[in-house]
Amino acid sequence: MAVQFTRIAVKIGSNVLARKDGTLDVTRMSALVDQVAELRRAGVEVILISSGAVASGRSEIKPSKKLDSVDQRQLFSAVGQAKLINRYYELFREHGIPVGQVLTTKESFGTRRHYLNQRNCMMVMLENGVIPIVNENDTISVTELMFTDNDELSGMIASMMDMQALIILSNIDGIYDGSPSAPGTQVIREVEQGKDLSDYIQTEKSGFGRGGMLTKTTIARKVADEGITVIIANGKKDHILVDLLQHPVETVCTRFIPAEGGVSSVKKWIAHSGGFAKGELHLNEQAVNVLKGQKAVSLLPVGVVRIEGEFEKDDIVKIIDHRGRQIGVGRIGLDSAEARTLLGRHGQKPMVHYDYLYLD
Ligand SMILES: Nc1ncnc2c1ncn2[C@@H]1O[C@H](COP(=O)(O)OP(=O)(O)O)[C@@H](O)[C@H]1O
Ligand SMILES: N[C@@H](CCC(=O)OP(=O)(O)O)C(=O)O
Repeated sequence: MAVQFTRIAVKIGSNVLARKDGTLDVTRMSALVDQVAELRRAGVEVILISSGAVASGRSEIKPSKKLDSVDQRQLFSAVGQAKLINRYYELFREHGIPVGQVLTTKESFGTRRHYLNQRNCMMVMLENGVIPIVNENDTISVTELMFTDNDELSGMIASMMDMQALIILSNIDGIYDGSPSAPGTQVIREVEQGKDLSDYIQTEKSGFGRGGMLTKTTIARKVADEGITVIIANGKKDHILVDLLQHPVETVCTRFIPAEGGVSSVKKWIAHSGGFAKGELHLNEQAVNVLKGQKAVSLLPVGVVRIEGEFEKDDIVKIIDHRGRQIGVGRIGLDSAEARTLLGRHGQKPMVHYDYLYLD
């Protein structure tokens, strides 16, 4: 079988795996596993990011008293994740393919050391023919430190593992150019770089999902800007995964065109680290214009007018423009005390070196 990619991350959304009544759709799961196995036989390396823990636990447990949303998530996911991974294990075993569970939290992407540790774990799994099945560790993730949803997690994994493509499977054929249920609306087949889709996205979410189409779009854009093709497609359609790779033109989906050239691995990490920023660098207009220009430049103290927060050398900081909007993130080359002494000064070493600067 001739396929378009040989290294892919596949995100399977809650809605793909849950039936209308919230129970786990094992038939759908089995069909997806068969396709992943087929791709593996064709030489494609696959990482799965699978939701469905909460959905599958919900149908197993009837709590004796009313639980708040955190308790519910912790209880259902603890039970549901065990059930989910057990199903995957059994289904892949029929194909002779070993799988491994990777449960992670947003904090585990916070430092470069943790990030590389996770990366190494999945590298060694792939090298040994094991398919990583990743999910958020919902039992210990608390609200403020959670991924927006598994779309965000899948973007971070695809980026961290240098995948060629991220396929986000949901319960819809792609992004529609209006409300998906309105007559005459169509799936947007290709999204070029820089195209704004916010007018098309409705805030409604499907039954069991967490983030909705807006997070999918934001993540897809960011990941495509790193040189990775992102595809949003309908995981409930038979043979969808194989079709996407074998018949990319004919198969209905939304495809985000990747930036050419890609970016370095450190930059990819920085790009997804905004949530861990310890401080802010506020720039003057001239510095903003220089950074946004065609040439790759480092951020010098002369363009920084104000510093917020306390940080150490090598921490992540937000880059804020002269209008107060965040325009990127970077890894700072000095601590906040030293940085404050250099504010606005000419002829100093960069605060953020170009290699560690990521602009939105
Ligand atoms: N323009 C749009 N095109 C497609 N889907 C949209 C659009 N706007 C909102 N949606 C909604 O986004 C839902 C998919 O997101 P989500 O509920 O998070 O799914 P998942 O659980 O697969 O991540 C769709 O079922 C649809 O209701
Ligand atoms: N970690 C959760 C997934 C929650 C979630 O964000 O799901 P999705 O809407 O599919 O992105 C679970 O397994 O239930």
